[in-house]
Amino acid sequence: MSDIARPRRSALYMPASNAKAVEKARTLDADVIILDLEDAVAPEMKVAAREAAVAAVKAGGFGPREIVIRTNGLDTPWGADDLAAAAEAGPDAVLVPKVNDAADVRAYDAALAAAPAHTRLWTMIETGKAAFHLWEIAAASSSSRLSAWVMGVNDFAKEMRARQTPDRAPFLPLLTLSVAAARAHGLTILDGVHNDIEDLAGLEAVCLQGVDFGFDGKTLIHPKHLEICNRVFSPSPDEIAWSEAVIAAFKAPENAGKGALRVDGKMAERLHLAQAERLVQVAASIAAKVG
Ligand SMILES: CC(C)(COP(=O)(O)OP(=O)(O)OC[C@H]1O[C@@H](n2cnc3c(N)ncnc32)[C@H](O)[C@@H]1OP(=O)(O)O)[C@@H](O)C(=O)NCCC(=O)NCCSC(=O)C[C@H](O)C(=O)O
Ligand SMILES: [Mg+2]
Repeated sequence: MSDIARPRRSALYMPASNAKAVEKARTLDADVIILDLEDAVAPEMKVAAREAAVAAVKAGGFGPREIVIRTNGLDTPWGADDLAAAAEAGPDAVLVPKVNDAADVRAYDAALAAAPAHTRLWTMIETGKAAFHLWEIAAASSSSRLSAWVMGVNDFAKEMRARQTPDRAPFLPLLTLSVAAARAHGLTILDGVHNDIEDLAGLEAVCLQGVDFGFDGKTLIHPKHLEICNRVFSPSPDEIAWSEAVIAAFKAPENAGKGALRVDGKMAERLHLAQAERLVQVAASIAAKVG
């Protein structure tokens, strides 16, 4: 499966120290599992969580789910050992927190030098400094393992002293600019978590908002959020039908050499063709996963 068509609708965090949750993850309908060593793990559990994350990656059994280890920062007592252990375990990706600039990306990339080639670097975007270095952080992907960003709205809100309002108004500029910078450099980008476990209507609204922004998917903190998130971030039957019609229209001999067409009453240009091809690929990847 090409990386661009890989479904990353839902990425479920869990404390790596929670053996029951990690076991459960092997059966949950999440596209990505994030074994957390950072904020979800108390200081006295950090070493045990690291060992559990490494053991889980080595044991496998996660099927099609991508496995990601989120480490502590290199500026903490645990970061360097977390990164060394994660590099040795070789998950699909290592997610690192509180990256501020391109120098941070280079430092984390260097810390993963011994990791297998398939292990990618993902970074959290969650600091005020990062907000002013989005372009250079994304550009660092050309000379590093960096392939995805994850929004950390909780940490950003904490730094800003902002309120997490239902419409997420305080974060809209950061979310828009982050998607723009990520897209410009071909990165996957996942939205932040919805903290209210029981507020499924609010979750659905922010998932829809995330789709509108262009996020590939959303990070989650509870299995209850998986169904809504997967549904909202999947291409809808209408979108698939429109995309197939656009692809067919551009293939038709009578449209050879044309740049703009009328498809089902709407204009379709070659830029829509590219979008349609990607959407159909994502839909096929999701169908293959379910089937
Ligand atoms: C938030 C929780 C602590 C709530 O836990 P709890 O009240 O115990 O949950 P439930 O009783 O409802 O659990 C029901 C069953 O589901 C399993 N479960 C719960 N959560 C998870 C999970 N995340 N992954 C897998 N399985 C989960 C329970 O084990 C129960 O199973 P069973 O007994 O068999 O029925 C808890 O949900 C939790 O720890 N969530 C993850 C917290 C986390 O990882 N936080 C860090 C990431 S968020 C963040 O830092 C974002 C970013 O950095 C930012 O700045 O924004
Ligand atoms: Mg955070």
